[in-house]
Amino acid sequence: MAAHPAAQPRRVVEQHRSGYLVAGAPGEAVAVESLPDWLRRSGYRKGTIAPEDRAAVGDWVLVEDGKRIVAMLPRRSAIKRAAAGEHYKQQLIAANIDTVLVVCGLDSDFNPRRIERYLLLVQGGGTPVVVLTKADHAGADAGAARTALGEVAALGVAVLAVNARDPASVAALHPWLGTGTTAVLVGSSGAGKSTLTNTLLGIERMRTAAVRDTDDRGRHTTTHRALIPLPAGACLIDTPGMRELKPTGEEDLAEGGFADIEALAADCRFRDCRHEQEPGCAVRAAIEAGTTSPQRVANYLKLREERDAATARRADRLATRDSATRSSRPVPRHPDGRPGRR
Ligand SMILES: Nc1nc2c(ncn2[C@@H]2O[C@H](COP(=O)(O)OP(=O)(O)OP(=O)(O)O)[C@@H](O)[C@H]2O)c(=O)[nH]1
Ligand SMILES: [Zn+2]
Repeated sequence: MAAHPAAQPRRVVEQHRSGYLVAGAPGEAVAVESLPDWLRRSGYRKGTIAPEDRAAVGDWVLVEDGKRIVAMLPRRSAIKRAAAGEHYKQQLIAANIDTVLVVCGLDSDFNPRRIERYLLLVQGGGTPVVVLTKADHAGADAGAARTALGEVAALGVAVLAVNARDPASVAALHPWLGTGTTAVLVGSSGAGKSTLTNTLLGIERMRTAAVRDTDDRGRHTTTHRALIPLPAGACLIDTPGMRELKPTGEEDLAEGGFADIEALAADCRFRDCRHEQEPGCAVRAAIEAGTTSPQRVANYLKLREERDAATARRADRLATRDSATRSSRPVPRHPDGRPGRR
């Protein structure tokens, strides 16, 4: 900030191909451009801006003359994913998030394995809270769902059952949506994310909807803002990228909701135990003792494989990039796929 005394801090509320919309206050949205690399002042990551280093929704940036981003401020947290495509590439979906609401319905769509997957992929993006919607549905069994998520809950992740259409019920989320906090919603299609958003927005959203019906298209776009201030005080980020998360290869299974299984695995006789047929496997012993569910372990192994594949893709990409710029320097690949881990 000292390097740009004339610039103002602004928050990115929407990202486009050509630039950004930023806000200095709730409801504000000003179109700004990002400085091309060659125009940036020295010291600002000159010429080395990786896609994941560009500003994303939720980032704080410095804006000069009210129209140009001249710097990005350090972020507290981020949700990333691997982009689809031939080459490994990371995409930053949202930044500076405090709460991740992992939404899943208490209907036939209820799936603890999918919840575990989301918990792993949003890691590093803030405090996760599992929100089970449709608690009002006939046949919804919040107790059974909580039992199914017992291992997740035991790790300290809050699990709430709500009727997403009922403001009184949704108020249970308020402790995670205080003034100054930022939340994101993840969950499969039909889980109730839009319903939850509408209920959290309450009267304000209804007013917007009314405007949208009678007004020109210019105002219409306000309803698509990716970062929305909520009456409860928090900002809610809802971007399409959030709907399809893919491992970046940097996920840590212990940090991402599998600390219990990783702790068990530490007691296996073989350090590289695959928890299949090996003797002295502590994970299988826990399954046999009934203290760990076999489905959860299977999901852990599946996600670990997916993570490792992404790690390998990432290492290949870095090696290619490296040999393109310098003489080839081998990129160390860990047997486990994770640098710094056994
Ligand atoms: N009764 C009841 N219905 C709900 C609840 N939550 C969501 N629904 C209904 O479930 C359907 C899907 O909800 P949406 O909010 O559209 O789901 P979504 O997660 O936004 O889905 P996508 O936009 O496809 O990602 C809608 O018909 C909602 O009215 C709930 O807690 N109770
Ligand atoms: Zn084992």
